[in-house]
Amino acid sequence: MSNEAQIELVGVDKHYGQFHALKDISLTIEKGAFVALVGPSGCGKSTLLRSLAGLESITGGTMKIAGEVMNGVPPRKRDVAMVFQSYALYPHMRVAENLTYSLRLKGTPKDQALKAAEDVARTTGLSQLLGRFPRQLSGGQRQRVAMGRAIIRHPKAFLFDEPLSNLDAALRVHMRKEIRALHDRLGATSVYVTHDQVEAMTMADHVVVMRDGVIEQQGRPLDLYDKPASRFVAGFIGSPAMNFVPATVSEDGQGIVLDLPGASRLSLGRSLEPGRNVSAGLRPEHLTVTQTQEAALRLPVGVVESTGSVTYISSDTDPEITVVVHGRSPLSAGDTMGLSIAPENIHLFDVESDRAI
Ligand SMILES: Nc1ncnc2c1ncn2[C@@H]1O[C@H](COP(=O)(O)OP(=O)(O)OP(=O)(O)O)[C@@H](O)[C@H]1O
Repeated sequence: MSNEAQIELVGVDKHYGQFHALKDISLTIEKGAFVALVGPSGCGKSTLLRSLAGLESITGGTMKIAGEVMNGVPPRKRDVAMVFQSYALYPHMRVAENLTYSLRLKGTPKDQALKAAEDVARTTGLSQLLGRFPRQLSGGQRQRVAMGRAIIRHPKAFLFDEPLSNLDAALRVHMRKEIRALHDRLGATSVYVTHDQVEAMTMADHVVVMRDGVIEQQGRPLDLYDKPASRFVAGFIGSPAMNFVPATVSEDGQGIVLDLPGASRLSLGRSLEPGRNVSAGLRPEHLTVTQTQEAALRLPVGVVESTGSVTYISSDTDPEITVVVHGRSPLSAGDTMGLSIAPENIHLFDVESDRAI
């Protein structure tokens, strides 16, 4: 299909003057894949997306779309469609005209363009809104027009730059399902930039985590969650974020253990040299509140926050440890909570390199 494309980046560099925004990025995006680029503000994800669109020129490496080298090719000749956070609709044009604008620029006859707009409007749920101006639409409807405008061009790839950032939380959840369903229906390659790891995890087949202009780790969403390669990825993927506790590997009569602050001790269930200082990563959802006598960790309770369905309990310690409990908890500030964790759920990171051990 013409709207599927493999995207291939090899050793891509981008400098803004002295500033090195993308550092030796190599990435292959399979035909029809939905790939999310995530990372904290300033990590280079928008620069990478804009470079794919041709809105930024790269300063090194090779960028291919559908096997063709794109270095130096202007945006309009790349056959990719970008969907922006700001929607970028023409305010003085009705929805139908916004949708058909690119076709009319190409010289498509009016009746054909209108027919295409009606088809796309059906796909995106805009059929009743073709006669409205953007100011007469809700945020979600505007975002659908922006997507419709991309779809009508049958591009080789869709490039999304934080398209849901302007929407409220409930609409974001709804629209992310819609975008993913559209992607599945169209079978096109999609590259989706977001700083929201939940959005990335729920929408994408493949997640690329960026940091300071490099790819820190990439893989299937749950593989990143299960096997983060570094403390950075471990802290970025998963919500609430993983707890990190300084620890020392030790040995007791039973085997290898981790000594944590406050004379707490966890069985490790794997061999590691005693005496080594590490950072232990404990996910809030992997910690279980138990009877204090049996618990490996006993911590003073700081803050208890309940949403009804889950309760977040934070310890009054430094570093703070957060636990997620299903439903409600009888604990309150000042109590002592006992915690345990299965050895296989303990992540360990090197204190120097931050890499997973
Ligand atoms: N035109 C520019 N000139 C100089 N530096 C720039 C330019 N555009 C971006 N940068 C810098 O490049 C880095 C990467 O920017 P980029 O917009 O790609 O980040 P991002 O990961 O998308 O962040 P955000 O989530 O905040 O949009 C940032 O440090 C930014 O300040």
